Amino acid sequence: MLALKNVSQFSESHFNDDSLFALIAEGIENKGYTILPAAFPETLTDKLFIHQQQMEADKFENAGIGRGNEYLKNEFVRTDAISWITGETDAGKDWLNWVSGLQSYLNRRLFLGLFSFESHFAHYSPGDYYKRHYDAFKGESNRVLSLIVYFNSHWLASDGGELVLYQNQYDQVGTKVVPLMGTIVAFLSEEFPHEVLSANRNRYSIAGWFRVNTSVSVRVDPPR
Ligand SMILES: O=C(O)CCC(=O)C(=O)O
Ligand SMILES: [Fe+2]
Repeated sequence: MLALKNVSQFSESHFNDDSLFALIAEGIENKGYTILPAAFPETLTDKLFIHQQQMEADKFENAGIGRGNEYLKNEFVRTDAISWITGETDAGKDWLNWVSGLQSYLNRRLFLGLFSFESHFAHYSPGDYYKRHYDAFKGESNRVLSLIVYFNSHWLASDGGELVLYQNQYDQVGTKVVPLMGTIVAFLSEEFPHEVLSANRNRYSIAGWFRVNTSVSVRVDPPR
């Protein structure tokens, strides 16, 4: 991480939360997505990394597509293991606090009407993948913004495991994101198909989604 910070203009020392939130907002406003290497606050990165490493294997459940009644294990689409973040742990609380700051900022700046947030730790073992998909479908979901942070130090190009973010349904090339420690990715959930390529080492991350409140969809949700 130190080596990376030396070559990055986004090291934590250069901005506080608000300037980081501003960068995220700017990308979303201009392009619909933002990719910021080594941007996530360092103390929080360390805390979440340590927490994820310490979680016992039995806290993980096999990842499924959808939740509740729709909860299905589908190895054809994804093979990672996930653990939902409930805010019961210190690290989880700190993460949700940071997210809540981002949520207020985005609602103030972009009037996105973000209402709630759900997220999970994800662990892709060597060979795991998540095939090309959308996080939300137009008119079918209230997920509006996807947010991902990575916790992998010293990731090499030869390790694979990139997130590939496609511009639209026709894009077959995409933009590859290396899942390096502290990298933040956010994108409009309905706009960008994406996939996770298989890696040859363990790959750790948090993925989360902001939702709008569909029960009051006739008015703009108040910022929280
Ligand atoms: O881990 C990533 O890079 C993306 C994960 C993802 O697309 C998802 O969980 O929906
Ligand atoms: Fe996704």
